[in-house]
Amino acid sequence: MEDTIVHAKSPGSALDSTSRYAETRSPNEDPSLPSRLSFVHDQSSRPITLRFEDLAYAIKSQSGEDHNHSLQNSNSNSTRTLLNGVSGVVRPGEMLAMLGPSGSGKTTLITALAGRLPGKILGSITYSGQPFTNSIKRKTGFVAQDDVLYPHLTVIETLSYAALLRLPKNLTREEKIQQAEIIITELGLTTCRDSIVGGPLIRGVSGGERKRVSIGQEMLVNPSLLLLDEPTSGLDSTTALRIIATLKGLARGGRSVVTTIHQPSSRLYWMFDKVVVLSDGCPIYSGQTGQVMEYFSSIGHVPGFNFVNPADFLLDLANDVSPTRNQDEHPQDNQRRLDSIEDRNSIKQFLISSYRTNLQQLVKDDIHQHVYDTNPMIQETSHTRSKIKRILFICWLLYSLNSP
Ligand SMILES: Nc1ncnc2c1ncn2[C@@H]1O[C@H](COP(=O)(O)OP(=O)(O)OP(=O)(O)O)[C@@H](O)[C@H]1O
Repeated sequence: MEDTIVHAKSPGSALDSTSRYAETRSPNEDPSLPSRLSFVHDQSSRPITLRFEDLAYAIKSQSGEDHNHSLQNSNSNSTRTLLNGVSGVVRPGEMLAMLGPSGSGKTTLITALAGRLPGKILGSITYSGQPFTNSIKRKTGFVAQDDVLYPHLTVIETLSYAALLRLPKNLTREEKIQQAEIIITELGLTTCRDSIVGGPLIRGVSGGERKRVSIGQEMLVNPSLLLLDEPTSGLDSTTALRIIATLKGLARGGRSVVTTIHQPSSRLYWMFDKVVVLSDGCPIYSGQTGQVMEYFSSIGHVPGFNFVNPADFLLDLANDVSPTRNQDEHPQDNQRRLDSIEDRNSIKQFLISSYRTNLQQLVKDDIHQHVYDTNPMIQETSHTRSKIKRILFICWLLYSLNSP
């Protein structure tokens, strides 16, 4: 098990809006995982800032559905709320993880952000200030949990056809196929390069390999916004780390990356810049990954151990289980406390209301802050351009004043 040391910081400072967005890079970032994709370190020329605010989504539920979920059925007996008051922002250069227990609404949220959720979504989702349009769709890559691939094509055929169909016309056929080959190496698909992809009725590559082919298809087109539902499920930890490192490379090149993720190791967790934690469709945290422990300790939830994977800690909390343990408490008493439905519901209610009281407004302030709309390198370029413009204007003014 990979663990990381939790450095307790002063309670309350997580709520300080000026410090919240200070750079908090992972202590475990692994620069030894370089990417060979030719575009990975290129700048995205069309950066997208994704903002979502107060998202709420409900579906009509069948009568007789589980009514123990009081939160989910709070509106009426015939509707079920899948998302409630979810907000966040992902800027170019950032990678955001959505964490939460199974059924907490991660897929619903990422599908909404990809513009593919049917029905009415309350709240707002904007892409650099614009609504979802065909142009945004072209700049967005979406890897669904259940991917659709042609079962009879081999891995190299699938990626080569995708490259030939989707890469720009200014690349030659050979260059496009070379990109497909690079993707195969990058995603560790060399051994199954010539195997058929397969499907429910035809045996083909493994589930994890299929997932990597789907990711590769979207990576090929170099999207400005990349949304992935469970890109690491079914993968061993080294492959998972490699995929997330590749996604991080894409983000660092000025793209915005959002992914749902199940049970990441602490090493994976620290590779993300931001995290949204959902419990029954409600956020209990949205913000920088590096400030999670600080925030929860400020509201009285400190892990019972000195060494803890923050993702495990968050999933325990989102599952209504407080991993907080009194030093003197007997393990059996602790288990009894965790099993108590009353305690568990009150933990969930407390975390949801704490988010609303302490974090919601800060998240909204961050959403409406426009200073980080482009990545630093792009900002630098535009600063240089405006400086040149100013100098030219002064030269022109001096010339006009001096000319007869
Ligand atoms: N169309 C639908 N009809 C009925 N229930 C739905 C529908 N879509 C989602 N749900 C329910 O909404 C809840 C959230 O689903 P969602 O797939 O978003 O969860 P998740 O966090 O992605 O779960 P997992 O990690 O298991 O994939 C689940 O309880 C699911 O059963």
